Amino acid sequence: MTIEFEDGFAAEKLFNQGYSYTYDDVIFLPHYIDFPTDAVSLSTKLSRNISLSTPCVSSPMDTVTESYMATAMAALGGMGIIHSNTTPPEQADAVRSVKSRRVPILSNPVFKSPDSLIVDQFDDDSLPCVIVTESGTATSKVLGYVFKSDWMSLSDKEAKLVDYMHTVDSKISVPWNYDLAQIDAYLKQQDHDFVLLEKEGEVVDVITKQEVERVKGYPKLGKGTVGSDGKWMVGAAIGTRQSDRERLEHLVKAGVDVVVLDSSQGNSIYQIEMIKHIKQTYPELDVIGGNVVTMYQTQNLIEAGADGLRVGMGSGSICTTQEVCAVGRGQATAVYKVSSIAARSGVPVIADGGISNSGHIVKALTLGASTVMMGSFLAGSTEAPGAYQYKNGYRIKKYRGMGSLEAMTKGSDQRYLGDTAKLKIAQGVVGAVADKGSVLRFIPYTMQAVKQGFQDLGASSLQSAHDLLRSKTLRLEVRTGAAQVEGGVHGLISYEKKAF
Ligand SMILES: NC(=O)C1=CN([C@@H]2O[C@H](COP(=O)(O)OP(=O)(O)OC[C@H]3O[C@@H](n4cnc5c(N)ncnc54)[C@H](O)[C@@H]3O)[C@@H](O)[C@H]2O)C=CC1
Ligand SMILES: O=c1[nH]c(=O)c2[nH+]cn([C@@H]3O[C@H](COP(=O)(O)O)[C@@H](O)[C@H]3O)c2[nH]1
Ligand SMILES: [K+]
Repeated sequence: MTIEFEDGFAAEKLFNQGYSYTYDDVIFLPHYIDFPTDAVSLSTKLSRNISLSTPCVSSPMDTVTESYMATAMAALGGMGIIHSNTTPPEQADAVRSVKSRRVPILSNPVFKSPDSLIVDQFDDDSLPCVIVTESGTATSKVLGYVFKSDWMSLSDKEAKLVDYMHTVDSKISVPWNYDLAQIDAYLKQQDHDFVLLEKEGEVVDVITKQEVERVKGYPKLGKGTVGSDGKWMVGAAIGTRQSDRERLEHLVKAGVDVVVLDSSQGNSIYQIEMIKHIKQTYPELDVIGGNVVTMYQTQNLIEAGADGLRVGMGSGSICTTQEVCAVGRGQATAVYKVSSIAARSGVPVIADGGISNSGHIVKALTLGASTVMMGSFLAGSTEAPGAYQYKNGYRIKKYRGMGSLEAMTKGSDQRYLGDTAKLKIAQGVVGAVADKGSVLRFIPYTMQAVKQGFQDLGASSLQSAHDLLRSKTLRLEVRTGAAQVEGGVHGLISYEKKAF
């Protein structure tokens, strides 16, 4: 006997009532489980031609994604988008750096000639050692090395490197594309403390035993996001100015796999012309347009040729766009609306901004997105740019909006060069986030939590979640203020929140 009843709302009905809902406003009703958590696959598409095994993308912000973050995201099966708040050659170098290794470790070694002195260079916390080569560049013969500890214990800081460096008498390099297991085996076999990664006669990086041990302690990595060239895939952000066409040339030469047109309001004549230019000049290159939050914006960018779309206006943790400009949309509504149109053309959607827990990721992916893009969620990690600082007893990293006055002023005034006569208005803030450790550790745990959410919904893949959404099998409700309080921890005098 089948009983006819109606419980909860279909997304189509819920999101057509004139409210702008964000992730916390809505809740899914659980469905039926007939598979284990491990049967859930989160593999997905970033854009028409790029597949990922993990639906995570790091945001093109100068406190989130440079080469270190991008290598880690690729190693996790996601993707990093290198920010454009640098000169075009610097941004292209960051792309090359990602493509010149197959381990999520990056020590950015400094090269010196035998006659040089190191004055204070080791003050920078991130520099573990200096490599001494014949000419002092990465492309000449390696003669020796000096560790930070060697230099720190030196009484005469004016001594030449040649006088106290460790000389290299045997080969201490491996090919650039060795993976972690191969490097580990080599270090053990040779009993070395470190090894150089070498590519076409150039030292690309120094990998220490300590770093290999650190990464081995994290959840096991899969194959990662590797392109047909056998290299890690990486994206880069560009703008829509004339000068960005030149920037794009640098990036394409460096081997960039996808470009993201980085704008708060993507539905503009500038972006449409840029998409057309890219599709005409580099037909093989995927281009992601955005940001968009409405069906109309979506339709325009898809017609122009976008291979993927980035969704979110004002939803980011550092964003003030909705306050300053009075435009934007609640992120849950935006993701649902944009995805429902984009799906008709098979264009994948990136839910960008507003992610602060695994539940938000489940909501974004179930409401139609194919990936999530994160800023604040990643900015406190080991792999984010910048050094840790201490503030009020917390270990923190700086995190700032790309539309903050500080970010706009930093070098990247190019974006606004033509507008020097105009008054500059910030649409973002400068802040800080807490230390979260390595993304190599917390992203796998976060993805496990997302898989549990999918299991509760009865969805074993992103496609099946989207099918449940569109067939109206997936039911939702809006949470009242009290329901949101109830859904969180409440009624305790104190507690510690530890997810894994
Ligand atoms: N997702 C979000 O809610 C927001 C994100 N942001 C971030 O801040 C950064 C800056 O964003 P936007 O200010 O939107 O950058 P944008 O480069 O799109 O726009 C800056 C200004 O330049 C103008 N412009 C762009 N191309 C032009 C061309 N070819 N000719 C003449 N004028 C042109 C735009 O109309 C706008 O007035 C980006 O990284 C963006 O992701 C900023 C605000 C909101
Ligand atoms: O209004 C804004 N002013 C800004 O200065 C700004 N900078 C970044 N973004 C956007 O925020 C996203 C990251 O958001 P989360 O920290 O919430 O992940 C990013 O991915 C961007 O879409 C900005 N939005
Ligand atoms: K905001």
